[in-house]
Amino acid sequence: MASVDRTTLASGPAERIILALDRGTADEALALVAAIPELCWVKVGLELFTAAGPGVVRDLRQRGLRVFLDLKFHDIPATMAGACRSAARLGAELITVHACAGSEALAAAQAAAVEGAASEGLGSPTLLAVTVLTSWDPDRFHQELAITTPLAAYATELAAMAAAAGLTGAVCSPWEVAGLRVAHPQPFALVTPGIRPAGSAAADQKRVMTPAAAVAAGASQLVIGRPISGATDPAAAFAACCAELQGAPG
Ligand SMILES: O=c1ccn([C@@H]2O[C@H](COP(=O)(O)O)[C@@H](O)[C@H]2O)c(=O)[nH]1
Repeated sequence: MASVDRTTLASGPAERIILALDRGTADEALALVAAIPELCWVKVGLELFTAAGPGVVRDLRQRGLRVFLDLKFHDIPATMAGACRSAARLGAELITVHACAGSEALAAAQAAAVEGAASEGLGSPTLLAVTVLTSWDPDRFHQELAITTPLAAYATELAAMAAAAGLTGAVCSPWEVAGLRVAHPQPFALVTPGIRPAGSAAADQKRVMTPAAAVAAGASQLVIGRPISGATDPAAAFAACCAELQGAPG
């Protein structure tokens, strides 16, 4: 196990970057985090959690990392509540739920997460309401989902509903973050995936921005995966993202 005190190493820009560990095995994920000692936050998503199970969250926490559990729960209220209670008991500090599940489910999830964390003597996690996935191209979003509300307005409505249900954060693309920040000042968390340093491939992401531009627009934290994890030198790629954020406001 890496004997690195990440709480003293990680400060400023490093705390704003959440590395997406989209890996097939726990060993691969742990090797990646070991290569980046300044790393503070990691995101465990569907791929890694399905392959490795909850033990990987405990392993990452044992290494001093803060965990964003991004399983994007979307179900009936009782199931959402149970899932969020379990996620909070694991020690995840950020947990995603789909805003589309509705206010009753979001409120139940929020209450259960607080209760689950308290039962383990942990601080309450922040539930993040996923608004509109960053992989949606606006035209396809309207055509395929038959939603006529402009995408940004739709995201605004979902975030407002989540906030009214008691959530204190949302996931949105960097394109919507400035508008959402007006409606939801700090400390409301606005976490943005769809981050692409200049010159990196967008791949399946459609609504993207550079790290500096996303923070300038109002993002509190950035999720970055492939531009770092797929780099020849992930530590250097992480350091370059941190350098880009040096001196950023907020
Ligand atoms: O709207 C969303 C919500 C979540 N994600 C997740 O973020 C990372 C992004 O990875 P990249 O490699 O930087 O594209 C990934 O784990 C997604 O599941 C998102 O992209 N968009």
